[in-house]
Amino acid sequence: MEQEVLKKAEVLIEALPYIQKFNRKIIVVKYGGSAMSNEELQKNVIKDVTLLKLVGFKPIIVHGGGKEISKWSEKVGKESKFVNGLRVTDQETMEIAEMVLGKVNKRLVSMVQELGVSAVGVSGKDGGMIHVEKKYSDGQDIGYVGEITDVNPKLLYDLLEKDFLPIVAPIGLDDGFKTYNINADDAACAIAKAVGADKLVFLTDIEGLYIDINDKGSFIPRITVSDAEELIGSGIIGGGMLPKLGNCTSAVKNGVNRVHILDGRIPHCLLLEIFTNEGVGTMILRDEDKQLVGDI
Ligand SMILES: Nc1ncnc2c1ncn2[C@@H]1O[C@H](COP(=O)(O)OP(=O)(O)O)[C@@H](O)[C@H]1O
Ligand SMILES: CC(=O)N[C@@H](CCC(=O)OP(=O)(O)O)C(=O)O
Repeated sequence: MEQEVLKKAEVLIEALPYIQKFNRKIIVVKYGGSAMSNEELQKNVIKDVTLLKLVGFKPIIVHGGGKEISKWSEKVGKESKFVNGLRVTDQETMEIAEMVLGKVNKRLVSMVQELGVSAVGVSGKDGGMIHVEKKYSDGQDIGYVGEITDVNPKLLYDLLEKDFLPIVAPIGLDDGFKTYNINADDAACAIAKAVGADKLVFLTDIEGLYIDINDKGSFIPRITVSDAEELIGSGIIGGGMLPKLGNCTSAVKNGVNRVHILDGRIPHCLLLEIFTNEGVGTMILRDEDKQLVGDI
């Protein structure tokens, strides 16, 4: 019994330098994909982010909800089509996506509120936050899919300053104030860069980055931007990991200190990454930080 209590104290002591280091620092958490599918996991993620807020960090959640958009599209008899991982978004699909992302956004707000922290749910339209232009995929017209051209962080700064936890849905406006659907990874990366986040964390459905996805021994716990870019160029990385890794390197090159790809299926992976010496998942860091030990 005494041993157990001591262990708990040790865990808290281990967390101390991390709490000090990240005090008042902005951490952007991209939450979506399969990591969002299960209610129990959702509760754990929200608990973790809320705890980060309560110990003095400034988290921002940027969420996806692609699976739910597909589910609701199917309910109205619309088949979901993707080109290079991006949803082909006609006018009707845009309306469905906006409704569904709004619903997901407010569900996350309720969950945070329930834990005693004040959250504000917005989309990239609010406060003129996310400005886009129409995106083409390999020259192909994919409808109302937005390429982010600019992020105005003022609303986020104001919310953080007033101690709210911002929760952002990946929707933006173009020059003509038309609504666009944005890949949530792109939105999280652009927001992390614009607010000068110290950390950007992608919660996904795999342990992290592998050189060869079929070889568990090829797991990469940490990688520099140059090495990651080499991997991207090599053509080994596939699926959704390819644009995700591109967003990771872009964030680090634009001032985000550390980017992490974590397995959102592992309960409390966020806490394990941030508060323990070992860390979990894959960390992407600047070339000059290659020799640094740990995450401090
Ligand atoms: N080398 C690789 N390492 C890790 N994951 C990879 C790799 N190559 C392809 N993938 C795929 O990328 C997926 C994660 O990207 P994605 O599906 O876009 O995530 P999410 O929807 O959670 O944002 C993994 O489930 C995996 O199947
Ligand atoms: C243009 C585009 O593809 N937008 C995405 C937005 C949601 C998203 O990215 O959700 P996940 O992170 O859960 O996949 C979509 O419509 O599915």
